[in-house]
Order: sequence, then C-alpha cells, then structure tokens
Amino acid sequence: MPVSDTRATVSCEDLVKVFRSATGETHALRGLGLELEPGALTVVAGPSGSGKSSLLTLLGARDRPSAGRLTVLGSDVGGASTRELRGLRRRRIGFVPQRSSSAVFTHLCAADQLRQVASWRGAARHDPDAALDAVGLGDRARHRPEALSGGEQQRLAVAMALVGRPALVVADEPTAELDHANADRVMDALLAAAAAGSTVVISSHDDRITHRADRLLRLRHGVLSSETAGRRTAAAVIDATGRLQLPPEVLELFPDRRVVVDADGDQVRLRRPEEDR
Ligand SMILES: Nc1ncnc2c1ncn2[C@@H]1O[C@H](COP(=O)(O)OP(=O)(O)OP(=O)(O)O)[C@@H](O)[C@H]1O
Repeated sequence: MPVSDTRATVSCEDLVKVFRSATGETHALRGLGLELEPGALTVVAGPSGSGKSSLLTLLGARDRPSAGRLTVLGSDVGGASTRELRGLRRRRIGFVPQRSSSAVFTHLCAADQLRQVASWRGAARHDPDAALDAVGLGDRARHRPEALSGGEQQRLAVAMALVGRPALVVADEPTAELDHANADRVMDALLAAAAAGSTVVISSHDDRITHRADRLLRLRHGVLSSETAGRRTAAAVIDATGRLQLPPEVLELFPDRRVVVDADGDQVRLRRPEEDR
C-alpha cells in the first residue's frame, strides 16, 4: 500500500474493478495501490488483459471503482456526483482513449477541435496551430477526422488532451498506431507536459516508449508486479577506435549484443534490431 503523499494528483488504495456480464465476472483490478505526483510521466506496461485500460479509465475519472478508494485531483471518484466528475474530466483531465477516434468530434476540423477543448479548459490563449505542429499535424488544421488517417487521429487526440496543460493527462497506448518518428514526437509532447508540471500517465507495450518513462509500472493479473524509477542516463567512454563500452545496466537491454544506431543531429539513439519495421 502506498504511503499517502499530499502532493499526489492521483491516489488509490485497494482499487478493485470487477466487470459483470451474462457469462460471469472478470476481476480486472484486484486491490491496487498507487500514487501519482505532478511533474512525472508514468508508463503502465503489462500483458494484454492485465488491466491497463481498466486502470487508466478509472484514473481518467471515466469509470468508478467496484471497491477501494480512488482520489483524482481531490475528488473521490467512487462517491462524486456524475456532474462533478463530468466537470473534472472536461476542465482538468486530458484523456486519450485506446480507440482514439472516439475522442474526436466528427463534425469539427482539427483546429476547431482544439478550440472547443480550450474553451472548456478556460485556455483563452491557446494556439491550435502550434499545438498541431507539435504532433506533426501542422498541415492538417482544416481537416475533419474523416479525412485523417488512424495515426493522425491518434495524434489529434493527444493534442486535444494537452490543451491548456491540464493537471492530469491520461493516455491509453497513445503511440499504438504511430511510426517511430511520430511516436517520438508524441512522447516529446507528453514529456514536455510532465516537465511543465502535469501528472502524465500512459500505457504502452512498446520498449521505445517505456524506456523514456520517469517511472515504469508493470501490471500483471490486475495488480502491480514491479516498479522501476527514472529515465536512465549513464556516462560511457568511446575509445580511440570508436568502440563504446556500455554500463552493465544498459548492456542488459541488448542480450543479443546487436544494436541499431540512429544518429539524428546531435542525438544518437541505440535500440534493439527487432524494433526495426
Ligand atoms: N467492459 C468490460 N466487460 C467485461 N470485461 C471487461 C471489460 N473491460 C475489460 N474487461 C476484462 O478485464 C480484463 C482487463 O482488461 P483491460 O482492457 O483492462 O486489459 P489491458 O491490459 O488494457 O489489455 P490490452 O493490452 O489488450 O488492451 C480483461 O480480462 C478484459 O477481458
């Protein structure tokens, strides 16, 4: 059980989610404890069916727990009125659902979608063109969702979630439909929101995403199975022949001792060959 921290934006204790259907009950979350603080990006990873979406839907105040306590931005999600939760979601929580097409308004062009969210969040000075640029959609401002690809809709949903720097940003697999370059762009935008003080929590299966997290939580059968802290930054030396000796904790990431080197300006990224598409 986590130690309660008054800075926490999200706090849950013994969180349980049970889905009931004609065929029986599914225990998606089985007594989970967690605190999320402002200024950090947390990634929730775990196998399919481990409860990631169920957890993120609750953290985004879009569902209520079956049991346990969940406090989001000072509201008790189990006990709050529907109206209070709706206000909280509109004004203070940016949410990207797993099916991002369900987050966008079909009748508005991309720039107007952002203006609509900005008006809900009281973000009078929001600049939709800059926000679309940040996710690589600068040339799609006048397009409606029907004229956007799945990946473009996903990036639009991320841009909408970030409008007005909400206190909490929750994104369920926000890079699932994206290529490397666009996934990096979306992660840059989410990390910038965390650096500016938002609490950011996302789910992902993707190593390229999890390695950039401030905090990595692994779910298994509806409970947290492990936690890793910190984006890893390590010093290494390049010898006169150009050989780079990696520190042991980084070497562990490359069990086959094969690495792809991406050089982009003054940034160099090492990744496993199987990440190549
Ligand atoms: N609305 C629902 N009704 C019944 N069962 C559900 C419902 N939503 C989720 N479940 C079940 O709860 C469990 C957790 O599902 P959840 O979607 O949270 O997992 P996940 O880790 O996000 O999976 P994935 O990576 O495949 O998206 C699964 O067994 C799933 O079948």
